[in-house]
Amino acid sequence: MKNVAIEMKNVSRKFVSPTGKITLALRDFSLTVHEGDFIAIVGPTGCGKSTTLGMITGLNPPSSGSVKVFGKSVQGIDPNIGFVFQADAVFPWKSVIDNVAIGPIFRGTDPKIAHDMAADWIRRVGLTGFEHHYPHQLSGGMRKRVALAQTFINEPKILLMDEPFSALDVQTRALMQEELLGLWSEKKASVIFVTHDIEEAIALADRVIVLSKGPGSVKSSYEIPLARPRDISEARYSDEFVHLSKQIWSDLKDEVQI
Ligand SMILES: Nc1ncnc2c1ncn2[C@@H]1O[C@H](COP(=O)(O)OP(=O)(O)OP(=O)(O)O)[C@@H](O)[C@H]1O
Repeated sequence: MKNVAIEMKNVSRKFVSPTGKITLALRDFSLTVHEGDFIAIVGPTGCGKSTTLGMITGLNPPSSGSVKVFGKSVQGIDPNIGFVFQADAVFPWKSVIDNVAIGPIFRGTDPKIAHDMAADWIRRVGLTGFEHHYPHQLSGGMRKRVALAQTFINEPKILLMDEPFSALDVQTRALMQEELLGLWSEKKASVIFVTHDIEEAIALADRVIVLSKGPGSVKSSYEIPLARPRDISEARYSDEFVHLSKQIWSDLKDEVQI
């Protein structure tokens, strides 16, 4: 049995606005993620998906319930956790290689070694030749590759991804999904991937969690039995994939109806 990486038990999260308005973002939310699991979370807008990730990072403590990472209550930022968000988190004034090397340098690695490590990760994400370009000289997909290299170089044990590919065009997005699975399969971090796209969730994950509309709680959970390593472009057209998409959409559509 694999070890538990993330455990959220009966978590609720309330926000109070400056005018005193109370929003209950999550209610009685429980989730267990084992080492090496790839979990996708889908749910209607405002149901608490980003709030969930924020609680795992320690940026956003729960109002009640418990959040544990590798068996310990979350207290502050954990260096085992990497993030990739929708917006590019690259530094515009730094070159690609300096952006990718920043994590190891920050942790005290000799800059020469950090740059060698960065060059290797730049090769792995297919950006060799662009080491000395700046982010504004790259396409959206290339910037996302820089963000992946910048995250994977730190070898996070947990990877939290909040709609990381949603700003990309359909083709680049499909390529990035394949690349993410390739990178993930080497080290098998535990991943929580938030998306609005049901097909993206099924294509990537071992398990897809559907959240109810806010205050969010787990509405349903689907094991994804597609084989690994996964050829997403093939798997998308299988009967199994289409059947799962229909089931998950039928759950989700009740939550998004206005
Ligand atoms: N800092 C905050 N202060 C007040 N309310 C907040 C705060 N952060 C989130 N909320 C509220 O909590 C609820 C959940 O927000 P959250 O961003 O987690 O949803 P989400 O599912 O990620 O949404 P989306 O899919 O639109 O990104 C929303 O009603 C939001 O307005």
